[in-house]
Amino acid sequence: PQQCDLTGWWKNDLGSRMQVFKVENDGTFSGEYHTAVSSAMKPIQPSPLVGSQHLDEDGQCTFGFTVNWKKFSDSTAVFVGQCFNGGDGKEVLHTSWLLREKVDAESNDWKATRTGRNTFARMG
Ligand SMILES: O=C(CCCC[C@@H]1SC[C@@H]2NC(=O)N[C@@H]21)Nc1ccc([N+](=O)[O-])cc1
Repeated sequence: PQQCDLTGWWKNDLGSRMQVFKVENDGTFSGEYHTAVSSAMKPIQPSPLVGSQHLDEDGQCTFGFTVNWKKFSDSTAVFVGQCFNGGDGKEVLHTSWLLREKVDAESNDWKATRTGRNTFARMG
């Protein structure tokens, strides 16, 4: 089975785009995340991501990455997922995420984390 290499451009079901730069030999990678959506007031700048993927010999790799959103009230998203070879030979990433937004009081900590799922397909 084909080794899943995350390098390149991906687009998810929300229209967000992710560029993964080179994946190192130890599976670590970095890139940029261009979110199409935000509950913040201002438009979001592309933000850095860092992560790592398993490179076991049988492909179908699991991975995780963290996005730190820049240039406005700070928040962090972590994604975990797995790469699959869709039946049509196209690679797809199925992910779950946690989004932590900064809250101003500890008493609001309970409402600071959202969760969801995203599916990514290769662009182009
Ligand atoms: O909105 C943000 C940062 C952008 C989060 C985008 C999320 S990540 C999981 C999901 N998958 C995507 O492709 N995009 C969404 N931060 C934020 C939001 C609200 C406030 N706030 O103060 O209300 C502060 C920061």
